Amino acid sequence: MQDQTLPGILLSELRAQPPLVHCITNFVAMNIAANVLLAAGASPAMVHAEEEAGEFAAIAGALTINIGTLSSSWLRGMEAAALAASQSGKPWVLDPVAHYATLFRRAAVDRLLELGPTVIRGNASEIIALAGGESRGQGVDSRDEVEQAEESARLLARTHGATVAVTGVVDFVTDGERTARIEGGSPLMPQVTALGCSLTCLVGAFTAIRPAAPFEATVAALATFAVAGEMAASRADGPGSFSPAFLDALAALDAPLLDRHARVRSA
Ligand SMILES: Nc1ncnc2c1ncn2[C@@H]1O[C@H](COP(=O)(O)OP(=O)(O)O)[C@@H](O)[C@H]1O
Ligand SMILES: Cc1ncsc1CCOP(=O)(O)O
Ligand SMILES: [Mg+2]
Repeated sequence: MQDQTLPGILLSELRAQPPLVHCITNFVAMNIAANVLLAAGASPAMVHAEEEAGEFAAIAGALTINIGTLSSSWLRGMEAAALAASQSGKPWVLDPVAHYATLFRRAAVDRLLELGPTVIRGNASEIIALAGGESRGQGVDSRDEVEQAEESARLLARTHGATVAVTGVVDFVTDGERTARIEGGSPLMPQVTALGCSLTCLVGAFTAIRPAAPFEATVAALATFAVAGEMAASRADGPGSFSPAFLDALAALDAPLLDRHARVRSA
């Protein structure tokens, strides 16, 4: 029998003790991200009002913040939640959706970065721009390759003391020193909206399981997504049928399946 690997161990622990994950995500992602977390075995709560986001962050196992459909009031809720998470020692994950597109988004992300995210997860164009590089991103979609974002990811990780995940054909994760590449998934994934946002929420769920090991937790979340994506693609005819097949594959995934199919290369 094959030895259990960390992704499998973390998935088992998540299923045994479902973490409460506080997600401040966008209008597009709310439904699919909540379903992704439920299928994986976590307990999602989409709570963004500025009146309660700080209070809620303090009781959740982890927080995720995504600026996809931002407003001033939501930003105040995000800042209160990030502050509460930091003060209560909870991990939090930042998804800087299309932050390069407008001044408002750029300023919002600058403020959120000052609050010390535990993990930053974005596509290649977002990570390149976040490190000050020239990105070719178009709205929420990446037009750059993961390989082009690797140095930016390392720089960001070192500057902010965070784990940084760049997703795409082959995902890349770094904490500034260690790196990992995760293969798998499907070209159908970027054709379904808000799957990246959902992955950010799943990273939150895994960091709640291992708050002291965000690099390992992030790799486990990405490996889980990659294996479920590959399984779903083998059954789907296109993006429409991929979506439900992905939720089914995620729910059917267990530690032995994950250990057998995950393709993680560490360096
Ligand atoms: N061409 C691809 N082949 C395989 N997996 C992909 C591909 N493009 C994206 N993914 C996967 O889709 C998920 C979302 O990533 P991505 O599309 O980069 O995020 P975003 O939706 O934020 O732009 C990740 O799990 C990533 O590995
Ligand atoms: C289409 C869209 N518009 C604003 S947020 C959003 C969803 C983006 O989702 P993802 O980053 O996962 O592709
Ligand atoms: Mg995205």
